[in-house]
Amino acid sequence: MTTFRSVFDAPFIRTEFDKSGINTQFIPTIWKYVIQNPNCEWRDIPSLPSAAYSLLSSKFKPCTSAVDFVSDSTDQVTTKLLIKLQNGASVETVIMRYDSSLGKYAGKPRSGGLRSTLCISSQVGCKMGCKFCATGTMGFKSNLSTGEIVEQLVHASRLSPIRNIVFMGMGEPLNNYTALVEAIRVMTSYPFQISPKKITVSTVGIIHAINKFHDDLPNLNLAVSLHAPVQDIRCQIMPAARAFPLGKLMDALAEYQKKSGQKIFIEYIMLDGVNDEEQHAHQLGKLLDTFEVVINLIPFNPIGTLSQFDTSGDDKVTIFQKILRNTYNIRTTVRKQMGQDISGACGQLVINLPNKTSAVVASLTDIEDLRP
Ligand SMILES: C[S@@+](CC[C@H](N)C(=O)[O-])C[C@H]1O[C@@H](n2cnc3c(N)ncnc32)[C@H](O)[C@@H]1O
Ligand code: SF4
Repeated sequence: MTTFRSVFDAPFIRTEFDKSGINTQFIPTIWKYVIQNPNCEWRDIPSLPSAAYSLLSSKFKPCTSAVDFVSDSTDQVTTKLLIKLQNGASVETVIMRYDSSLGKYAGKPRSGGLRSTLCISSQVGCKMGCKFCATGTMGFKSNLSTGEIVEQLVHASRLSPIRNIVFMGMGEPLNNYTALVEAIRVMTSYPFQISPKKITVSTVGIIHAINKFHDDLPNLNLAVSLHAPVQDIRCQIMPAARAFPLGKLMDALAEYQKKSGQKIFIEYIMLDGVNDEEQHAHQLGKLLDTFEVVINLIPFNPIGTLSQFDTSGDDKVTIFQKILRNTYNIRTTVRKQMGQDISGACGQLVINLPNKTSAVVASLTDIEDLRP
C-alpha cells in the first residue's frame, strides 16, 4: 500500500516542490483550499500547475488522518475528536468553547463570539510515565508528524473557530521537538495565522529542549508541569524527574525567562496527601520567588481504577492558593474542570490501554535514554 504524506508536512512538501522546480508560493494556497474543502481532490484546485498536480497526486493527500468519532460533553462546552492516523493508530484532540460575548466557557447554542481553545496531541502515548496520567499508562507508541499535528487543527476548525491552542493532549510535545516546531510554524503562518501568543506548549520539563525553545519559537507561551516543589515528591509521581532533576530544571527556566522576558505558566496537580499540604505551598512559593510565573492549580481528574491518587478537597486547594497569593504574591488560579463526562479532561486521554504495569515499566527505561 502506498503511504502518502500530509500536504501539511511543511518541510517535506517544500523540498519536493523545490526538487520539481515548482514555486513553493503555491503551498499556502493549497492549504487554504484543503481547509475550506474537506473532501477535495487535487484536480479541483483552480490554477494549479500540472507539475504540482502530478507531484501532489503521487505523493500527497489533503489529509492523511480522518475524524473517526466525535463526542460532545453534556454541557456542549467540550468536544472530543477521535482521530485515526494513516498507520491505524489514533489520537484525541479536544475543543473547548469560550463565548467572548458571555465572558466564559459556554456551549454550542449560545455561540455568539466564539473563540475556542484546541487541546492538541503530539504523540501516540507518552514515554514519561507520570503516575497520575492516563496517557502515561499507555507507554510510548509513536511520534506524530508535522502534518498529523497540523491536521488536528484542520479537523477541529471545521467544527469551531480556533483562537487558542494548548499542547496539553496526548504526549510530551518537547519529546517530539522537530515536528512540533515545524507544526507551530505552519499554524502561525498563512492561512492559519494563529497568534504565537495564543499558543501554549506544556512540558514535563525536557531541559535540553527548553534551552532552545525561545530561539526556535519566540513569543510562544511555555507551561511547565511542575507538580511538586521538591525533587523527592517529583520523582515519586513523575519518573521523568530523574532524568531532568528539579534544580537543573529551575536553572533552565531562569535562563529561558532571562532570554525571553516572558512569564512562565506553572501547572501543579493537586493530589490528596501527596503534594497538597501547607508546607508544600510554602516550598513552592520559595522555589518560584525570583520568577515571574502564573501558577495553575489543577484538580486531579480521576483516571478510573488506574491510579492510586485522590483529588484534593476544595478546602485544601483554597488554602494552597491563599498561601501562594497572600504570602508570596504569586498569581494563582484553579483550573476549571471541563469535559470529564467524555474523558476529555487533562490527563484523561487514552487509547487502547495496555496492561498498566508493563506500560509504565517500559516508559521508565526510555526515560533513562532521554538525558542529553
Ligand atoms: C496530558 S499533559 C500533556 C502535556 C505534557 N506532556 C505535560 O505533561 O505537561 C497536560 C497536562 O495535564 C496534566 N495531567 C495529567 N494527568 C492528569 C490528571 N489525571 N488530572 C489532571 N491533570 C492531569 C499534566 O500534568 C499536564 O500538566
Ligand atoms: S502528564 Fe504529560 S508527560 Fe506525563 S505521562 Fe501524561 S502526557 Fe506524558
